[in-house]
Amino acid sequence: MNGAWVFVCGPSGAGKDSVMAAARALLADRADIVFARRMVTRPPHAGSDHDPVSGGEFQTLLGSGSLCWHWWAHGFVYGIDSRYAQDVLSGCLVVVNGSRAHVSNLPVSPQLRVVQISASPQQLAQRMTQRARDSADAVTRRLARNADFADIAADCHIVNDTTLAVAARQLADYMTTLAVTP
Ligand SMILES: Nc1ncnc2c1ncn2[C@@H]1O[C@H](COP(=O)(O)OP(=O)(O)O)[C@@H](O)[C@H]1O
Ligand SMILES: O=P(O)(O)OC[C@H]1O[C@H](OP(=O)(O)OP(=O)(O)O)[C@H](O)[C@@H]1O
Repeated sequence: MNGAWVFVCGPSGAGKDSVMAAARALLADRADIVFARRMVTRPPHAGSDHDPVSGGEFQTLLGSGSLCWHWWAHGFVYGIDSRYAQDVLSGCLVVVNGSRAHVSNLPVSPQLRVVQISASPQQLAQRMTQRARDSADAVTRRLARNADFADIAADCHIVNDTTLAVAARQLADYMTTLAVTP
């Protein structure tokens, strides 16, 4: 198997973090499928699975070449530790909760796959409200931002509009299929 990055993208509230966590549990016996942690310049919150870093810490990480990917969105900076690039070189599939804007600007490559997770606008709004991480204004801005990404090119599209288990199975199946694709 050749290593690759799998960027999981989609609107806020679609269920990226939740689907990835559930798929990770389904794939717990697969050492060749790695779920990357994200560093974000945002305080910790129960509704977000990331490693918080300060703006200063982020600059230091960036300056020392410790990040293999980074992007800006929603007033934050997001980064992925360079050690995951080594996993890809070793033949692993590394799954990243990524940004639609960032992925749209990357060159097409067999080492890069995009999974889009979506849900209805009503579900997005309801889930973001229920998660209670972002202010009402921020939720409105995040919903409005979706108009910019109506048509992102994805290798796999998961509509997370029923149970989490269904969507997680779809992501796990996509990953296991990809792992055997030459
Ligand atoms: N299939 C689902 N059914 C019901 N609630 C869901 C489902 N998927 C995710 N959620 C909930 O929606 C909220 C947003 O999910 P999250 O994984 O944080 O989305 P994202 O990372 O895409 O912003 C969370 O409260 C999560 O528990
Ligand atoms: O360019 P976009 O596709 O809009 O995405 C920008 C960033 O926002 C999301 O993370 P974040 O944890 O801030 O939000 P989310 O979990 O609500 O999607 C997503 O994972 C990206 O890292």
